[in-house]
Amino acid sequence: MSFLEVSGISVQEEGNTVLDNISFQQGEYEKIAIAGETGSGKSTLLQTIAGLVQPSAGQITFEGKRVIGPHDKLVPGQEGIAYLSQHYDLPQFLRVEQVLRYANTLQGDDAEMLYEVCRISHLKQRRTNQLSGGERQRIALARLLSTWPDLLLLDEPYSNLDKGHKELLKEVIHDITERLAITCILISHDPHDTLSWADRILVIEGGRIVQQGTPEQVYRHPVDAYTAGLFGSYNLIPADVASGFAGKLGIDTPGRNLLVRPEHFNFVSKASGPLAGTVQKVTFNGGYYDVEVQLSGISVTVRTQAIPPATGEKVYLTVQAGAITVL
Ligand SMILES: Nc1ncnc2c1ncn2[C@@H]1O[C@H](COP(=O)(O)OP(=O)(O)OP(=O)(O)O)[C@@H](O)[C@H]1O
Repeated sequence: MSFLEVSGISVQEEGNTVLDNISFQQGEYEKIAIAGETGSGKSTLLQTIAGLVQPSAGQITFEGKRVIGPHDKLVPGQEGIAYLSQHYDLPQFLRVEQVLRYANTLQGDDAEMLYEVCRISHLKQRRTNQLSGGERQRIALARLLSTWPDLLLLDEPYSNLDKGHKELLKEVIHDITERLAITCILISHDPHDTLSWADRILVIEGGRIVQQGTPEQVYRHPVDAYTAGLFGSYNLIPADVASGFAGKLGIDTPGRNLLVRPEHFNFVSKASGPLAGTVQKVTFNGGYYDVEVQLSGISVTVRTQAIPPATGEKVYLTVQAGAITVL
C-alpha cells in the first residue's frame, strides 16, 4: 500500500478539462515537487488531493483510505492532509498567541517545538495586523500544522517573499520534513526551489503529467523543450542541422531536434575542438557569462565562469559527454 496513490484523476471546470488522467504514487517521507507553467493545473491537483476539488474521474487513496471529494462531504478536506493555499487567511487584530491557541490540538512541548520549527516563537504577542508577509505565512503554516498532518501540500510557498524570508522558509520546510517527519508536496515556479529540494519532480502541461523523475533526470534529460525550459536555459539544435552538428562531435543522431544546456558546452583549443565558431556577443550575469557563438548554420549560447573570449574572436567548442538530449 502506498502512502498516497493518485489513480487516473481528471477534473472538469466549466466544461474544460483542467486535469487529465493524472496518476502517480508517493512514498512516506518522499519529497515531491510539481512544476509546470501558469494554468497547467498544479493548484487544482493539490486541491483535489486535499479533498477540496471534486474529480470527475479517478480515485485518490491516502494511508489506505479513499479521499472523499467536496460533493460527498459536509466539511470538505481530508483528515491527515493539510493544504497551504497561496491565498491563506489569518483572523484580523488577534494576537498570534490567540490564533495559535484556538487552532491548537497539541500538548505543551509539541506545540512549542512546532512554533520553534516555524520560527514564530518570538511573534506570539504581536497582533496579526503587525506582521510582515513572510511572518504571516509562517503563522498560517504553524496553525495548519497544529493538527499534525501526515501530508503537507505547499502551493507556491515562496512566491512574493524577499530573499531573507525565502531562505528562512526553506529552513522551516527542511525542518518540517526532517524534525517533524511530515511528508510534503510542493509547487514552485523557480527551478532553484525544486531541483535542490525534491526527491522526484512531476512536470505538468495542460493538465497531464508529461515527465516525472529525479531532479537530475528532468534537468539533464527533459522529454521536450517545454520541460527543459522550466528548469533553465537551453539550446535547441533543429533537426535539419542536427546531424552536421552531432557528426562533428562523432555522434550519430536520428535526424531529430537536439537539446544542449549552455553550461554543457566547453571552450577548448583548436586541436581538440571539433565545433568552430565566432563569438557574437558576451553577457555578464554575475556568477557567469553567457557567450553567443555563431557555428556553421546555428547560433548557440555557451555558459562559462571563466574569463570569456572577446566578441569577434574565433573559438572552438565541445559538448560534455552524455549532455546531448535527443528530442
Ligand atoms: N473553479 C474553477 N473554475 C473554472 N476554471 C478553473 C477553476 N479552477 C481552475 N480553473 C482553470 O484551470 C486551469 C488550471 O488552474 P490551476 O490554478 O490549477 O493552475 P496552476 O498550474 O496552479 O496555475 P498557477 O501557476 O498560475 O497557480 C486554469 O486555466 C484555470 O483558469
